Parts: sequence; C-alpha cells; structure tokens
Amino acid sequence: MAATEQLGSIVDSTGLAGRTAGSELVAAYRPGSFFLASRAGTLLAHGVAHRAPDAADPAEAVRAVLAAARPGSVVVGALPFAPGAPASLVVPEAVHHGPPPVVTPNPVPRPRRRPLAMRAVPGQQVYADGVRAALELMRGTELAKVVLARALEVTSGEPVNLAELLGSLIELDPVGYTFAVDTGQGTLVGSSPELLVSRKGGTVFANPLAGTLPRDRDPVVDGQRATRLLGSAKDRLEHGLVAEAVAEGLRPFVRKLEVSEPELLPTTALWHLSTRITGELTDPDVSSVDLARALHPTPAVCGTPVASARAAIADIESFDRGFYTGAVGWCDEHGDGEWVVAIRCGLVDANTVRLFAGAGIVPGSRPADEVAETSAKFRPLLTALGFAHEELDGGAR
Ligand SMILES: C=C(O[C@H]1C=CC=C(C(=O)O)[C@@H]1O)C(=O)O
Repeated sequence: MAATEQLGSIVDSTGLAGRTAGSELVAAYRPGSFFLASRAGTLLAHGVAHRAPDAADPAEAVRAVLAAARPGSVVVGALPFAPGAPASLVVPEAVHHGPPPVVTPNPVPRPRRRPLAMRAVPGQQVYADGVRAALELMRGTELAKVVLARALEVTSGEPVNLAELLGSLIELDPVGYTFAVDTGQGTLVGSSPELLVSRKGGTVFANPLAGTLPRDRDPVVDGQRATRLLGSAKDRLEHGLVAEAVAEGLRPFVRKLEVSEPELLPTTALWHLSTRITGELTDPDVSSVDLARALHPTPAVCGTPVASARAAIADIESFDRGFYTGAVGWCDEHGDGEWVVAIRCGLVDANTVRLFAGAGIVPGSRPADEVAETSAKFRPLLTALGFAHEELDGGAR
C-alpha cells in the first residue's frame, strides 16, 4: 500500500514546480493522462514517450520498454482481465508525484442530474438467472467460486468531465485507489478499494478483499451489518478462497510471509472482508508486474479453480470485461510499483459510461442479494457522475 510513499518529487516536469499537492494533480489531469491516487500519494503522468510492446508476458514487455527508455522512467497503465488480451502500458513523457489528495471537509453538494439513457447489461433478472446457473454448476462440478459481473451503460447529456469525476470519487472515498487510465477504447475511471500487490524495495504487500455487505445510512443498522459480515460463514468461505490464493501465489517469491486475520474494511457504500499479506522478496529481479502477473486473476475477480471459473464466466456473462477486473498501476526501473484491482470503475467514452460491478458466488449465495450487492457497487461511481442513482438502479432491471 505504501509504494508511492517514496515518491515526493517530480521526476520530470511539464510546468508544475516542486512537490505538488495531490488536489492540484487532480486539477492538472487532462484526457489521455494516467492518474492514480491513494492514501500513500498521487501519481499523474502525461504523454507517451514509449509504448510497451504486445507480449504474452506483460512483465517482459515492461522490462523491454524500460530498457529502451531513459534512466529513471516509469511504466504506467492497465493489465486486462483475459489472458492474451493486449495490455495498455506506456512510458509517459512526464510524471508528477504528490501527496495524497486533500479532501474538502464539507464538499459542496452538486445538483443531481438524470441521464439521457441507461441500459443494464444484462438486466437484473438475467443476472440473477446467471447466479442460479453458477450455483447449479457448483453442485455438479469442482467449481467452488465464481465472480459474475454485470454492466450499466449510462448516457449523459454532455461529455463526462474526467478531472471533475476524479475529484468527486476522491471526495466520496479518500481512502480508495482512485484511477484514470486511457485504454485506447475509452478511459477506465474508478475508485477501487483493493490492492492486488505492491513492491517497495524488498517489501511486498497485498490486500485481497472478498465477502461484502452493503452499508446502511443508519449507524446502528450499519454496525449490525458489519458484525453480520464478520461472522458470516458464506462470506468467510468466499474471502478465504481469495486470501489463500494470494498467499500461495506470493509464497514462491517471498520469505517471512505474514497473513493477517480477516478484518472489516469499509468503503463509502460497502463493508468488505480484508486480509493484509506482507512478505520479503527473495529475488530482487522480480518486479511488481511479475508479482501482479503471478497473482492475477485472484478469486476476487475470477474464481476457484481458475480454469473452471473462467469457463463459467465465458458461458454466463454477456459482455467483454476488457480491463475491468484486470489491474491498473505503475512499475519503475527497480521493479517497485503498485497494482490495483480494476474494480468499482467504468469505461468513459465522451458522454457514455459503461459501469461494471461483480460479486463472488459460492454455495449459499442468494441471487437477490448478489443483485443488491452489484447495485451497491455501482452507486459511488453513479453518485460521482452526478446521477440520482436510486431512480437509476431501480429503472435498470
Ligand atoms: C468484482 C468486484 O468485487 C470483488 C472484490 C471485492 C469483493 C467482492 C465480493 O465480495 O464479491 C468481489 O470479489 C467488483 O466490485 O466488481
């Protein structure tokens, strides 16, 4: 999580002088830039000096492009969900590092708008049928968990202002990983609570999440939900599969592997179960992208076993995930970097946004609950876009 802490100054400058406050970096965002902000710091990158070659192994592509770039360069971009799909990784022309964005204590409420059009892909009933189909598969096969996603396409009256959207996402959830990355087919924008992996010197950190309940405005009900989640056997199973896979995925690369007990992690809309995993890298040549590649896809975005879960996703889901449930992040020439699970996000193209939300299905999952969970996962982005999401979600059946 702390991988950007080391970054206190501007590596290269396009006019911003010295250490720049994170909120200024939000304002300096322009379409095509790469942006990633977290509690640890803010990274804003402009332009494309080099593009990483298409390669089966993105870690090799990152090594190759960094070798061709000038010393001190950083690679930024996104890794896709599907194996073999092209990554979007570049060495930018200019990289700015700053502290975490400053959050206004009392943000000015923005007027709520209604979108011109919206379309659920698939509708809620079809998604619920998909959950039933997955549960049926689990009864007859080795499939133990699968993450099923749905999308919501929203058309606004005007083009989405990406800098404003980033600012709103940060205001809503200052502790999230807020990102924007130009994928070539639109800009993937979101605020993810989940760190796939970071590497800082010899220290490796991962923070798998799984097992979720929507939060409630009433603090008493909200507290009861948190307690229920922590004690839920179904959610502990769903979470345990992810935490175990991440710990086992890191084991070949580290010594002193430490795995916390599952704990609660709140976002603005949800309670999650979270496990913190740390280790000391044994081989300094293993980069943050090598680690991301070794871990992806975790059962937080795909399932267990991976091959059966991929097949179930291909059968049941009706859209291409693209970079959703891939990873967004950066890697420097030393291999240090930070890769965030690309969830709670949407693909913005002019005045349309395709939002994505998925939920882990295990025996004991209830279709209606998974619909409600995915609805809750859409909410922060809809709010940040300025939409009255209650009407929206109800209408998108
Ligand atoms: C796949 C998503 O969330 C994953 C990450 C955390 C918790 C999850 C869950 O409880 O289902 C999901 O596995 C998503 O938000 O689109």
